[in-house]
Amino acid sequence: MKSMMQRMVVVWQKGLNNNMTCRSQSRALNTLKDNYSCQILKSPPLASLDLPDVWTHSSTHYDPPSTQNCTNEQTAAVIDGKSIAEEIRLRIASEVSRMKKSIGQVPGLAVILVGQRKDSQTYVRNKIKACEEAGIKSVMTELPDDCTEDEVLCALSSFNENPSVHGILVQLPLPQHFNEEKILNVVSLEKDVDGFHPLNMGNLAMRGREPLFIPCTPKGCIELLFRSGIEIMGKKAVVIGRSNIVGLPTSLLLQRHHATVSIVHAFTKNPEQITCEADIVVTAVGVPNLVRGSWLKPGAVVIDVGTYPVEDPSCEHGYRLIGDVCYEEAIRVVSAITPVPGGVGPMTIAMLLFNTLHSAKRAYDFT
Ligand SMILES: Nc1nc2c(c(=O)[nH]1)N[C@@H](CN(C=O)c1ccc(C(=O)N[C@@H](CCC(=O)O)C(=O)O)cc1)CN2
Repeated sequence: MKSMMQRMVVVWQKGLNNNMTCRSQSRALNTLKDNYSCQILKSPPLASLDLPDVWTHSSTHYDPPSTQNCTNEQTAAVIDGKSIAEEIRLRIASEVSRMKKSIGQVPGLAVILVGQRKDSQTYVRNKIKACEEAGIKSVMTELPDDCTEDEVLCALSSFNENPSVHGILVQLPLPQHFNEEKILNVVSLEKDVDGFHPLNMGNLAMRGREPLFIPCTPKGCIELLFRSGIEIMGKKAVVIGRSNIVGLPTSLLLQRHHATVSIVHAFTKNPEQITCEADIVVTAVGVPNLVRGSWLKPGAVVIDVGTYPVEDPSCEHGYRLIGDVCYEEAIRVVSAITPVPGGVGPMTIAMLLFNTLHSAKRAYDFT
């Protein structure tokens, strides 16, 4: 696993020395977000975003490249995902309490954890604690590394049939011998709070379709942009990484929000040149400090999903997390950035609670 990561770093670094041309083309277009200010989330439902592709003169208007220079000062606002997530979780808790008072039911989340990965154990523990704090009931099935696929499928079927379970998730990654596709296909579409079922993902990809759930981390990224007052429509966005969990659905979601999206991955030639044209950069590869200050357009917005543990005896647990972005360089170039930790991570859990509440509301027809 580690040597694979090292190989990836080498592949990624190949592009570092290429020359680049920074260009910007941005359009300030109004979004629908103000209409949704009384909802838990500020981002609107996808169906309300569907617009016909009508090309007009202004669509083809060219803005000259930005002349803004880099300074040695911090220019970036830090997007505080931890406090935004806390605010969302409080609103979810109050909705759960309203639901309980009104119909005597609360949302239920079921988690399946296979194996002994320390990071997965931490994430699952945090998810269950967050459920507790919001008044959401949670159940967990823990299975050993060497369990069979049938055991996982059996746990899934029982949660699929349990009416008090409204959300089901299988913590990823699964141990190598599992067929992840086969397992995720079995999660009931109506309880797929991770949004990883191929039908939910397919509906996210298709115009005019509404997935029942949007994957938590991508949804968290969009919510951070909305709550920070950052326009998506008409912007150039670059998503670095194309994983099924983050990169791919984030690129689809940004597209649904009318950004012009490029995807940069390990085989992309000149990733720096492509990235430095972006108004919005979302990076999710887990390669520490991949994105240098020189990759970023002055004034861009950076959402750093990467988390990579590095040894640090001065930290409480002996390690600290660093992101995909070279933070010290980026804060001197960009207009806003998420920190690691405390940026996107806490939003992933807040969105999971949101999806679980949403699922329970749908199941009980509770508005
Ligand atoms: N079934 C799923 N598996 C995985 C998902 C997912 O959404 N569904 N995403 C990631 C892991 N993940 C949730 O499962 C997750 C990652 C990070 C955080 C988080 O809060 N990070 C904190 C730091 C926490 C720490 O100190 O370790 C932060 O960035 O501030 C929450 C959830 C892969 N698997």
